[in-house]
Amino acid sequence: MVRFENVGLRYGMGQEVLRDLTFRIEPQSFQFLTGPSGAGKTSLLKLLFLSLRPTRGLISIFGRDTSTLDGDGLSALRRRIGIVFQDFRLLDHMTTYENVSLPLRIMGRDENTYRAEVVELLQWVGLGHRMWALPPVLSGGEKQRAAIARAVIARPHLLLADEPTGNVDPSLGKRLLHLFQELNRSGTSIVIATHDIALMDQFDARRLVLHGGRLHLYD
Ligand SMILES: Nc1ncnc2c1ncn2[C@@H]1O[C@H](COP(=O)(O)OP(=O)(O)OP(=O)(O)O)[C@@H](O)[C@H]1O
Repeated sequence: MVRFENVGLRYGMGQEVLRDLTFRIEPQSFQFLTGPSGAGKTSLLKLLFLSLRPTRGLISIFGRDTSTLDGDGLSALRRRIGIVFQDFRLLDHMTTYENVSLPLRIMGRDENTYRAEVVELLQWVGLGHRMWALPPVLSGGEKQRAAIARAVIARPHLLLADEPTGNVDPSLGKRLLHLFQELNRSGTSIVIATHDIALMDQFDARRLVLHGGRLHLYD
């Protein structure tokens, strides 16, 4: 589903921050991506989301060599990927409900077909009472839950999450992990970048560990 072959990434003229990455992400798999601060976790997620191009090597996603794709091709692949950014990236002029509905609207679905689904998910992540609030008045943890709900609402083929439990208490972190596991059981491949050892210890999943620009795999 995702294949990296000898991928390298450098920013500008600097040293390579990612070196010789060769690995696969299988359909319906679950993996944690971890490593010290600055090891390149966010950079790797950006390569997976196709918002950064590698400096060298091959990246194939959903069977397509990404180096050959034009803008429309990249957008089409991206629509099959859900992402939770570390800084959330909610749209400030839209309510929580509208932010979470956005992927379904972009897919052209009629609101009557998804309203109940969005409300149910918002209630499940504990945002039922914040549905009509705008992001600027949400707390960090509320924004994070809204960003997670938006990333999972369209049941993407691949879900990428950058520190998705960084702003929530441990019991909510556990619930969110269950949400990711449920999504995984229904067919989504999951990559969660995290420093949170307690979170990783709750679930025996594959670990991708970045260190010194290189990736070590623990299956
Ligand atoms: N836009 C950029 N321009 C130049 N260097 C960058 C850029 N983004 C990241 N870097 C550098 O690339 C390296 C990897 O950064 P990255 O944010 O991917 O690490 P990380 O593992 O996600 O860190 P953290 O856990 O602290 O979020 C760091 O040395 C960082 O300074």
